[in-house]
Amino acid sequence: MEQLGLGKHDREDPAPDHQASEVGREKRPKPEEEEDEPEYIPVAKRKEMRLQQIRGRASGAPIPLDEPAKEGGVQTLIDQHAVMMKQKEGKVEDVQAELAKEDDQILSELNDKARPLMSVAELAKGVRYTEPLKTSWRPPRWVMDLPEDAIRTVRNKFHIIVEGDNIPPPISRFKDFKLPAPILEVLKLKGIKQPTPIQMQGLSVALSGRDMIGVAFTGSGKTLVFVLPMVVQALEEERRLPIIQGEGPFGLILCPSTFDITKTFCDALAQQEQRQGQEDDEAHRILYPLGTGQVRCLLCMGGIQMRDQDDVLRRGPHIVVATPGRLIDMLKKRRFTLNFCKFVALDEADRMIDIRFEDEVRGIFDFFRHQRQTLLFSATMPKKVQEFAKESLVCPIVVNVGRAGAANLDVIQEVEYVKQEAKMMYLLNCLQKTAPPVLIFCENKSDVDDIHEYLLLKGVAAVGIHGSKDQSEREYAILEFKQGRKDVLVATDVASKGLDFPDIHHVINYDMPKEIENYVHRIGRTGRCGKTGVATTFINKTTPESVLLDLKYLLVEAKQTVPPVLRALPDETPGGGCPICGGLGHRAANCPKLLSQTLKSAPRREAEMNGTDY
Ligand SMILES: Nc1ncnc2c1ncn2[C@@H]1O[C@H](COP(=O)(O)OP(=O)(O)OP(=O)(O)O)[C@@H](O)[C@H]1O
Repeated sequence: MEQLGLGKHDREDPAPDHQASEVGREKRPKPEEEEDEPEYIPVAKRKEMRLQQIRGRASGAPIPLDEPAKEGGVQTLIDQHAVMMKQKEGKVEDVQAELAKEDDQILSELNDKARPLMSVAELAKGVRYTEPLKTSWRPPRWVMDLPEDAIRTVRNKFHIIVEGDNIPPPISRFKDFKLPAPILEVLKLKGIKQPTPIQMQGLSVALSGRDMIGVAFTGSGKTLVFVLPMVVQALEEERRLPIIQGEGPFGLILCPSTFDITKTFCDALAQQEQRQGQEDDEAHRILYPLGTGQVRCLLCMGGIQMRDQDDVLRRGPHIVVATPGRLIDMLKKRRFTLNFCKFVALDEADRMIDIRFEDEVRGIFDFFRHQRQTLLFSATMPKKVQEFAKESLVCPIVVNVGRAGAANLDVIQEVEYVKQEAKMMYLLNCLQKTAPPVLIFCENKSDVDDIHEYLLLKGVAAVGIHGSKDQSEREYAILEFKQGRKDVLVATDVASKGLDFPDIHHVINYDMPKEIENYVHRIGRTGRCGKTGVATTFINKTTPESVLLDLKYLLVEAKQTVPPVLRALPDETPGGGCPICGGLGHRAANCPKLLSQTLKSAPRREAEMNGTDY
């Protein structure tokens, strides 16, 4: 394998501090002159206090906002004592049950606040759809005739877990999904021969018209599970009654990175149509007297010139692939409507529908006029968030391949303790691990700039993206990296969201993200569809202990090497994982995601109450 071309003089080797045993616990002695001043409460401590308040609310105990936090995982000393006694008596299950109850309380409080995926009108009128939408698709007869045992064997073999009523069987060959020939050709051209487990089960569920929650690890092929049924159903609709100006879309995908693949399938169908037209295929015209058989696809995202897509807008798009913000903007301007939209797919759905339930996503559902088939996908959708999502769907089927939030097993995860000041130089060593392309993630924009500059100085072909770069800089960087002219892309999470980079060999986390879900999504940029990738994560004493615990248990679950610094952390796995973010190292009451949401929404709630802008 080709290595990055770094000169010998560049290979400084600041040894990472493997010896460090304490993570983030260093205390500065208090200078004497400060003694009479009011005690400074560090941000971490303040956050902890805030969490305790949330916990207090969840357990029903009214705690004033300025009351200091109580230590430990229970509310009062009496409770604490009771738990300790039970532990002493060996009633660990009781303690676990109590903690699980606490998780449930917090979650139900959150779910009460969240609004389901329905329009205001539907909610106001109490509209509840009870029957799934009908499609003409059926599994082949021989598949339908398979005994339950045979179906169960297939699911077991591929670790597919399903929940719901009347679940269609999994299908293990693309040709048995009765897909149009041009679609099968595209799959073949892309080297996609056999469906992955999520595709085997998910495609038959989605093609049958059923609402679905699909959870499978990053890179497992979820995209085709919503793109193929959407294209096929749009084609069928078009052939029955063509979409004309002012109509459409038929389907909506909230995930802009899937535009290219969706368009590839649409173009393949259009080309076949053209061929058939040229051959003056009489039989074809008799079969489909009305439809053109063309499926048009529109991309709506920031920075995209709608002028370039005028033709599609004028003729009516069948499928819109969008980011929520830009979509709302287009809907408000009435460039198109969702009056005919029957199909909606949300990728990374948990981020859109849980406590983070962004106003924009909720707003989109207000534009629907009819029942639609809803497909929700994610690599990280904890069980309890799935429960909430299910309430918004019609007789949904949940398809799980592996634990929600689990890391992709094709990624070799390496975690290294590197002192803050040594990180930049140590990057060069890390870049030697694999051939390019390499993706470096940072939490801060300034780090992106610093690393970018440093790598350029060291002769590494690197580009950088973050939220403060303008559109043309961003586009240039992405294109250079995608086309292989640059070896390294340095990015923040936000800037890289929704971008699809095939064949990344190595993901480097310059810092550990605050939420373990982000970590799972970041490292999931490599190791895609069966190929092995490497992920290196830098940690040090600035990394919060709670996320280190999540990381530790994630590594254990994925059978990866756990470095000594993580092994030294307390060994008390809290059971099935946090119901809010899926992290294995903490419970709901200590969830960093819950904390960041609470802190984020506090000013908004205050602004709403005061009637001021947020
Ligand atoms: N059945 C298949 N066989 C081989 N390759 C496939 C198959 N299905 C998809 N792929 C390829 O695998 C890669 C990952 O697929 P995809 O983007 O759908 O994963 P994903 O589960 O959506 O990941 P993420 O959660 O990160 O978005 C893509 O490059 C895709 O072309």
